[in-house]
Amino acid sequence: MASQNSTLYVADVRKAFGRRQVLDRVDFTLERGELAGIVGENGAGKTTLLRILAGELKPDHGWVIPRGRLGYCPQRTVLNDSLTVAQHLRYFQRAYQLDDLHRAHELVERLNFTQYRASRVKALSGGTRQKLNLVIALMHDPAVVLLDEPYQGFDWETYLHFWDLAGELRDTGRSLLVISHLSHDIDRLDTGYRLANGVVTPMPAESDRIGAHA
Ligand SMILES: Nc1ncnc2c1ncn2[C@@H]1O[C@H](COP(=O)(O)OP(=O)(O)OP(=O)(O)O)[C@@H](O)[C@H]1O
Repeated sequence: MASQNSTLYVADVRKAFGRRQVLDRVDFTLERGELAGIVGENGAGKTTLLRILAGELKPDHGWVIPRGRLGYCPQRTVLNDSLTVAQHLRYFQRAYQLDDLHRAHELVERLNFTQYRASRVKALSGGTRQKLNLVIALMHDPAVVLLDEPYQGFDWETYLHFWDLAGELRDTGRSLLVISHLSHDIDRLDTGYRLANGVVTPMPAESDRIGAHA
């Protein structure tokens, strides 16, 4: 059952696509100030699970109970090619009903793409699009952050900035769930889970951590 401190309670979540039972019985909780991650092979169901947690996809069965605002960074960027970075920020300012864009601009600086504020999305590189996708997930300071391979296309330095940022959010009491298929991300997490055969299980000891493809 959800503890006083839990910000996301997930119980007995199941999802099938046709005859393929992608999620069989998924249970876990995310605590306040926890940086958790889920790894799994391609096709294991990680994105399906995150879409359900974000409320984008309905499970066949089960409960997902978030406490506080959600931030969701989907694997595929949901951006409008003909709008600029600044226009996206203003659009989401209204959607999130934010008084100002202070936090958004701070994140843009942090991820080092201030110079693209006036650029249209269609002119951005994949990595810069992904940076914008991440800013949109974080600019309203959500209590629970769901991130689906959020650093795809990032160069190494930006990848490290991402993990610094994730650690800071955790240290200020936010809860984060990061989907990854990189086994070397596991050591950056407070809690690592593996999704396999439709079930989420805590990661075994370091010596047994094999199978997730780097
Ligand atoms: N909308 C859908 N309709 C039918 N099948 C789907 C749908 N979405 C996902 N699937 C199937 O569910 C399974 C899990 O897909 P999912 O994208 O969740 O895996 P994943 O672990 O995120 O994979 P990857 O690491 O490649 O991103 C796959 O077999 C996929 O083909």
